[in-house]
Formats: sequence, C-alpha cells, structure tokens
Amino acid sequence: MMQGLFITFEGIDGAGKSSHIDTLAQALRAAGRTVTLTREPGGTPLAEKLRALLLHEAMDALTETLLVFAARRDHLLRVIEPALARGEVVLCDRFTDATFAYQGAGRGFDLSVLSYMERLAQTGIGLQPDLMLNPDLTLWFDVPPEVAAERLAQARAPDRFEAEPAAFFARVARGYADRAAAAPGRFARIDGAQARERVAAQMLAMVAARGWLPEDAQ
Ligand SMILES: Nc1ncnc2c1ncn2[C@@H]1O[C@H](COP(=O)(O)OP(=O)(O)OP(=O)(O)O)[C@@H](O)[C@H]1O
Ligand SMILES: Cc1cn([C@H]2C[C@H](O)[C@@H](COP(=O)(O)O)O2)c(=O)[nH]c1=O
Repeated sequence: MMQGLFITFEGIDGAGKSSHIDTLAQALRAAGRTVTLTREPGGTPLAEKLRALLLHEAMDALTETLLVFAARRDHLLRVIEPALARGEVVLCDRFTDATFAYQGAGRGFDLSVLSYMERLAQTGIGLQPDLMLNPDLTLWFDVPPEVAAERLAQARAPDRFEAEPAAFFARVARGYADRAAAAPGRFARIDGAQARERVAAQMLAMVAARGWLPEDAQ
C-alpha cells in the first residue's frame, strides 16, 4: 500500500490557493494516486457548520480560536487521519499554519497557548506528542497583501476575515513568513503574484522535486 501524503495549501485570503489545489489533485490522480481534497475550517458536516459561523458571525478572538480547533479535531478524526491511513494523498486548503498566522499574528493570540491548543486538538486529552500530525509539505502562496486585496475586491462579497483591514493581513502575512522560517524543510514558497500558469508550474515542480510527481507533470 502507498504511504499516505499530507500536503497543505497556505497563504492570505486572495493568495490563489483555491485556484490551484484542483490542478495538483488532477496531476496526482493522473500519476495514479488516490486524492482526498479538503479544506479548513471545514471538511466534515460539523466542521462546515463551524466554518459558516466563523466566516459570518461576530465573535471574540478566543471564541474564534476555540471554534477553529474544534473544527480541526473533527476534520482530523473523520477525514484526514483515515485518508492517510488508507495511503491516500490529502490536499488540504489551510491547516494549523493558518491558525498561527490568523489567530496568532493577526489577532495577537499568545503563540505558546496556540501550541498547547494545537497539541490538545491533535492528540486528545492525553497530549501524546507522538500523535502530532504535521504536513509533509506546505505550499505557501505568498503575495503582497495589496495584491490579494485587489483580487478579492473584484471577486466576491467579503466574509468576516476578508473584511479585515490591510494592517491585519500585513500581520497575517508576517505570521506565515515566521512559520516558514521556523520550518524551512516543510514549507515551499510560491510567488503567488505571478501569472496563474507560472504559479501552477512552480507548484507542480515543487511536488515533483520531492519525487511525488513525474518531472513532466502538468
Ligand atoms: N495568479 C493569479 N493572478 C491573478 N488573479 C488570480 C491569481 N490566482 C488567483 N487569482 C484570482 O484571485 C481571486 C482569489 O483566488 P483564490 O480564491 O484562489 O484565492 P485563495 O487564496 O483561495 O483565497 P481565500 O483564502 O480567500 O479563499 C480569484 O478571483 C482568482 O481568480
Ligand atoms: C484554517 C483557518 C482558517 N482561518 C480563516 C482564514 C480564512 O479567512 C478563512 C477561511 O476561508 P477561505 O476562503 O477558505 O480561505 O478562515 C483562520 O482564521 N484560522 C484557521 O486556522
């Protein structure tokens, strides 16, 4: 049986993650892999209900953080971990790095508290560190906040996060940069401000460079 593979997509709102995740899923399927494509917050009926609350209901930073981790635990138990155990590739549009970027850097939540909550959400009450799940690869779509904001302004009515001011997204962007600096072997930075075709080509090349796609994958 194939070894499960966990790849996450990260970046500020409007960075281009959702525009490219299907392309990678298709390339992996063409290469013979079974792919579970999912997202956070969301991915299960319960987590999708929490997503709707997170994106549209007013709440304070602690409530938001608790809901994000609650959604993640349900998603891990019901979707991510079983798919990895079946030897599938899990492509997840956002994961824990988004929590450190948005609730940590963006909202100013204490990172050590977030780390504790991360362990609790991932390993249960026992806090068993060997059960912690980190992505095998995090594709970080890095774009200047002003570029992302311009894209979203033309795209759709903003949700609660997208309605945040530019300074919030500047903090979130720095939060991602900090996460990438702390885990250089896991993060692969993609210049998301390039033309779509170039972004897609760079994304596929990064996955192929790890031996998970043929070099000529498209
Ligand atoms: N490379 C690109 N050049 C120009 N526009 C782009 C590019 N990539 C995506 N877009 C456009 O930017 C908008 C946001 O793209 P997308 O939804 O993929 O971003 P996202 O990172 O998933 O955002 P969110 O996290 O808010 O869902 C869309 O209108 C999309 O068509
Ligand atoms: C996982 C996660 C997400 N968020 C925020 C980031 C986005 O603004 C929304 C998700 O919407 P998208 O269109 O799917 O990007 O939720 C967060 O604040 N914290 C998290 O852990």
